[in-house]
Amino acid sequence: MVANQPEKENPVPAFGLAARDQSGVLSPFNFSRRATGEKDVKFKVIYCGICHSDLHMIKNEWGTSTYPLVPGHEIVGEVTEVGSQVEKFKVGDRVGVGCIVGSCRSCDNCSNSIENYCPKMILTYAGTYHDGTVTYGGYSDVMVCDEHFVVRVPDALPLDAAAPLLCAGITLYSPLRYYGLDKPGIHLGIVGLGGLGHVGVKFAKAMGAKVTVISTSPAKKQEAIERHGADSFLVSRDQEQMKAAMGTLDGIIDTVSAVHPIMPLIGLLKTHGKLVLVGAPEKPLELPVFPLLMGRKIVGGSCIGGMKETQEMLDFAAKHNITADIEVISADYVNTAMQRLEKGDVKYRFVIDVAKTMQA
Ligand SMILES: NC(=O)c1ccc[n+]([C@@H]2O[C@H](COP(=O)([O-])OP(=O)(O)OC[C@H]3O[C@@H](n4cnc5c(N)ncnc54)[C@H](O)[C@@H]3O)[C@@H](O)[C@H]2O)c1
Ligand SMILES: [Zn+2]
Repeated sequence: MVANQPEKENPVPAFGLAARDQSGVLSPFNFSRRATGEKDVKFKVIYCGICHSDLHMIKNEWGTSTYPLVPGHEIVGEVTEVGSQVEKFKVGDRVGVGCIVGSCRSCDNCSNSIENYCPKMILTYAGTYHDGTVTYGGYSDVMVCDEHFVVRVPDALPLDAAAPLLCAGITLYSPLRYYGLDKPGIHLGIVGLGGLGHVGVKFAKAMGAKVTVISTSPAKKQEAIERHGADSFLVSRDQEQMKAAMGTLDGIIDTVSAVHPIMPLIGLLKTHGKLVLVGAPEKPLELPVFPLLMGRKIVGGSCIGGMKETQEMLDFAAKHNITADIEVISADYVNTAMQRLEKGDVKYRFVIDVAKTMQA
């Protein structure tokens, strides 16, 4: 087998930050990207958000990482070149790429615009592209991507605060729609007020839901209500509060990144209530069956969204003025940012200023 030579396997020089092993420490990395193909869009990366999945992945917490690993799937930038067959984009356009850069384009899921559930879906990083090369993410200066997996960032959205919508935004928007939790009058719970959770509150409010944030940190109450627009707040460790709220929610979206009990959450649901898991803890959760039977309740999951829905989400965000609350950082701060993210010390998403600070 030919040794993997990231710097030489493709013609376009690229520079980014890579983890080399499961210590997860990110360091400068020279690699390369393919030449712009007929259907490809090449763009200069301007900002990239830091998702908790990046943290799981640099440390190989899900057991699927390959190294060197360039994370980043909340990527926004400006188009610098398009292939001869590209129809949707031109040089200068503001674009984004999220968690996927490829799929088979012919299975039932792809035909139904849910490429995110295609068995051959190709992740933006630590995946294997059609040509056999490793995919590298957006903690890097340049991206080349098939136009089908590129979305347009509406002019009304600032690029930096829109970047997290490419993953966090669609991950909350899609289950709200699919599980019918997008209707006025719905009472929705959102568990975990982190990167995903805080944009979830904004989308759900814009759809007309009544939103209760459920969190372990009482300190987040004021911000949840005053800054993000939640209607109420429950401290999940407070037995009295949780008991008083039993049977009040139509649905819950659980964004928690670590193992936690779901029994108390199921108790908060009304009859026929739905608990949707989007957080991805590294170990399985315990599933109590009786509380589900008693009330015909549902536990489901959801993973990002398809390309059509991702564009729809961005257009919805532009219309309703929804962006993430961000802390913009320079590339050399990224290891500190990861440590802070691990402790939940971020309001509410780190975004790397790639254009200004990622230099070879
Ligand atoms: N399903 C998907 O498509 C999808 C997409 C993106 C991210 N994710 C996953 O969702 C999770 C959240 O991502 P994020 O970027 O919002 O992370 P984040 O770190 O910004 O937020 C996670 C939230 O969970 C809380 N939390 C952590 N441990 C907890 C515990 N033991 N009990 C209660 N609360 C706890 C934190 O305080 C924080 O508010 C991660 O596991 C990530 O990998 C899934
Ligand atoms: Zn993500």
